[in-house]
Amino acid sequence: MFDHSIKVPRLYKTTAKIYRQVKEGTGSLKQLVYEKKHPNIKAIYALVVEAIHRDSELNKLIERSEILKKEPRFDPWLARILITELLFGKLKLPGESKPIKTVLAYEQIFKAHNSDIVIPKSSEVNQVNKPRYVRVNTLSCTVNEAIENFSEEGWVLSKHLDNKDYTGFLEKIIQLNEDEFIPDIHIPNLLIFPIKTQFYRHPAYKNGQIILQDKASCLPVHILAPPPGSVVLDMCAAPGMKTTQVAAILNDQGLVYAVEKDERRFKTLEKIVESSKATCIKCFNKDILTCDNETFPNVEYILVDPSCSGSGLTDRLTVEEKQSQFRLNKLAGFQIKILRAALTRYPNAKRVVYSTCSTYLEENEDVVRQVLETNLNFKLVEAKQFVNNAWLNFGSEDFGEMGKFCLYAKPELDLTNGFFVAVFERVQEGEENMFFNKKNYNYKKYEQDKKRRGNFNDEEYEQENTIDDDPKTLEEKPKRRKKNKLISEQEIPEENNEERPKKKKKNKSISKEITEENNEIVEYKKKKKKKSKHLKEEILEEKYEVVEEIQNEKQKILRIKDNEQIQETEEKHKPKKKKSKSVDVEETELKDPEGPKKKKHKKKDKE
Ligand SMILES: C[S@@+](CC[C@H](N)C(=O)[O-])C[C@H]1O[C@@H](n2cnc3c(N)ncnc32)[C@H](O)[C@@H]1O
Repeated sequence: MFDHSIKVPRLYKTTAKIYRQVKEGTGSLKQLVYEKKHPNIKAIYALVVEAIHRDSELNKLIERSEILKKEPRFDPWLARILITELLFGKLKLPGESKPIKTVLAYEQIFKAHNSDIVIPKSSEVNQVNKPRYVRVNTLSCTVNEAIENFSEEGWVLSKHLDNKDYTGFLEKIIQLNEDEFIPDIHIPNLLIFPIKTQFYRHPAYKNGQIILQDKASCLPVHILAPPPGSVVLDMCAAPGMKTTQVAAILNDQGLVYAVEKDERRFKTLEKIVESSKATCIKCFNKDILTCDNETFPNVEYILVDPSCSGSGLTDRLTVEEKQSQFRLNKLAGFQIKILRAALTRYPNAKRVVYSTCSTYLEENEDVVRQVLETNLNFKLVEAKQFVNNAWLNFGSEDFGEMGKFCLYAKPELDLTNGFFVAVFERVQEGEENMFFNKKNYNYKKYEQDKKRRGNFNDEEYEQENTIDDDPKTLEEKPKRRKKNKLISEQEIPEENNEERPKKKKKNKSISKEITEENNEIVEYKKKKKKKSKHLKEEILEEKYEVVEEIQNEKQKILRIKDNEQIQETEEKHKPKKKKSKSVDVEETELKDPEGPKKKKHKKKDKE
């Protein structure tokens, strides 16, 4: 029996109402959530966004479970919100109200039905339905030219005129039609396309006119904002996404020192710089910690985008295991050292931007705190002023005022990778670093939390911080270094992630290819037993899945060919009969496994 006096929590009632109005087009999410000043704005916003994202999964769940047929008086909007919370949100529902008990009663049914529908909660697997971000390489073509070209291909330009209305803008992105694209309101050369749009075969991508770069990864350079003619130092440059963005902002006027320590990644950097057509970039295969003003004179703007845990990356192929405190301390030690070098070794530096694709305070606010504590020459400035003062996520309140100055991009709200950005500027006469010598913030809570978390051990912390503060020691321990390979060091430019390996061996017979690929797969599967979780192996896994798929296709083609031969033989006995139409079709498929070509102006690569 239900106790009807128990009400469903207000949060869900309000969210369901807003969700209905948004879906029925009677109000914008921003107006509804923000202007009516609901308490718990963030939770409502996140839940509505998640429900909108999960539209098709929710439809299937509701249809298969028949919950609304069996419970005809159940408000369908509330049902959808509660199911979203239970399956993709908090994974639980509070209280004893009738709607909540009803949804809970169906939990097992949903789970039974959803194994082929439901993917885990987005924030848990770091996979968010991100739109496709396309940065126009303005050294190759103007934004207007790019927009014209896309329009000619059938894409419809959408616009959002109010640059301060960030939430309204996010809502527009979520609701982009499949043929629509929209310019970003923060990054001037960034265009946004619907989720899963792919461009890796697009001529503009191939000829370097567009670069596939996540919006969050564009923020640091946008905020660094060096004017044309400046001297810029990119301390950790490979693969070069931000280096080439700097060159574009400079309009190729000035000088960019792009420094990369890793030899292999340095080669990638050189390639990407070359394809960008920038001439103002000079690449150096060096350890930035061995460099200073003599190595790179007159540097005015510095980008510090060091190796990090990469916990904010949404394109990770697996759920990353929780980082150990030990490893985070080690990374933080290195990050502090590199940021300190930026703030102390270049006397002409005016602005320094520190960024990571990590969501851990240890690599973000706490690095900023430790560096600021001891620096009299630089101050932290508010990052939000560089994004039209229209932003949603900032640093942790555990760091007091300091946290508010920093900026986060959060996958579930900003629809980007997770990113952190802090901006430093040289103090002018009469100014001071307000956070010098532990002033103006209290991070005791953070320290307490840190100690409470898992495997924290003070001794280990001390030891690791002193040894690994110097990254040279990492090199002296090759085995451990390999084990702890930093994910973001393996960052592959996004465009490469898209490319699926496909082999072209025109002159070999198909069956020979199959045998070779079979051997590769058998070899690989042997290795796979070792269950390594490293990214490279995961990429290999994808590759071999694709190879297996191709192989299946080829076997199909062989079967078809066999059939053709049989048919041909049969046809010999039926003179004058026309060649079978299906053979023509299959021959086309053989030439072009993607099937017939689309119209010239509708060349949209979609997954
Ligand atoms: C997060 S990635 C940089 C991504 C790059 N900024 C981009 O947008 O494409 C960090 C890079 O710093 C490099 N690195 C690490 N330590 C370094 C050092 N001491 N000197 C120079 N580069 C270093 C790593 O090899 C890695 O390529």
